[in-house]
Amino acid sequence: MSSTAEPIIVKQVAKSYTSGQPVLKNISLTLHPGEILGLIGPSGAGKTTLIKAILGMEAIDRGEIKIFGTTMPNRKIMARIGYMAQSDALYEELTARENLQFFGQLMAVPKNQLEQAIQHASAVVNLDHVLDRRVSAYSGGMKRRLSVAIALIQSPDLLILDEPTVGIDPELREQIWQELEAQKKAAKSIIITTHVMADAEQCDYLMLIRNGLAITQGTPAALKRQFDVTTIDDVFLKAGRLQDANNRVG
Ligand SMILES: Nc1ncnc2c1ncn2[C@@H]1O[C@H](COP(=O)(O)OP(=O)(O)OP(=O)(O)O)[C@@H](O)[C@H]1O
Repeated sequence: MSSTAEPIIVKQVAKSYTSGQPVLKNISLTLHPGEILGLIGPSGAGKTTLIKAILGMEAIDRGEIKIFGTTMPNRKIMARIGYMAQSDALYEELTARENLQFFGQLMAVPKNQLEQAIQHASAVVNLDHVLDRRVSAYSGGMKRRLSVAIALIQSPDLLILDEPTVGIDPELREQIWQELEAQKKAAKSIIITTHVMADAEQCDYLMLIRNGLAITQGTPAALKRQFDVTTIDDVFLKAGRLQDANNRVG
């Protein structure tokens, strides 16, 4: 049954955009229930493309992607996913509350639970006191936080967050992480992309993507041990140098 299947299985996925170079070369990953998986890598590495491929928003050239056992794209499965894109998809002329109401209804949150869901999601990102302000008057960071709240609104089984902590101050970042931990405890599964190394440290499992390839993966602790370094930044630097050296040899 799909409800018991792994939240995400990606097998040997490759993709090129029409014009050019392959963006994803041969990516495989599995997200287990109750796990927080972090995708890290330099700008242009292919993280967002992978996220969009997982969601069925970008066609792949090769490989297989399943969410809860179902090949994407699939509308029914989308209802179980809270997705936060890299660029905010908000209605600027509406208030934050109206945005949350709109997306809550779109995600079929039961009417009698919607107000409570809005309260909870907006409190997580500290916007509960400015819900009736128009989004056009929000700062960039506030818009990011509202996007996080929208992804949380239907209490999804799977959260897919593309750079959720960009422009968010450390205190609030901690608050968002507390919510992610709470979601995880409730057996929800989460995949995030991030450039913030503090985020990477808090993930259960990391995949480092560079030039469309997963150059290394493992738990943060195992990766630091493997590369004999103390930070994920250094893991990344060492793994990158290794990839370059291998390419020169090859
Ligand atoms: N729609 C598109 N058409 C053509 N090329 C694209 C398209 N979207 C992304 N690319 C290219 O694919 C590559 C990977 O982009 P992607 O957005 O997946 O990287 P990323 O790892 O998410 O980067 P960032 O951390 O900056 O968000 C880049 O070279 C980018 O220019």
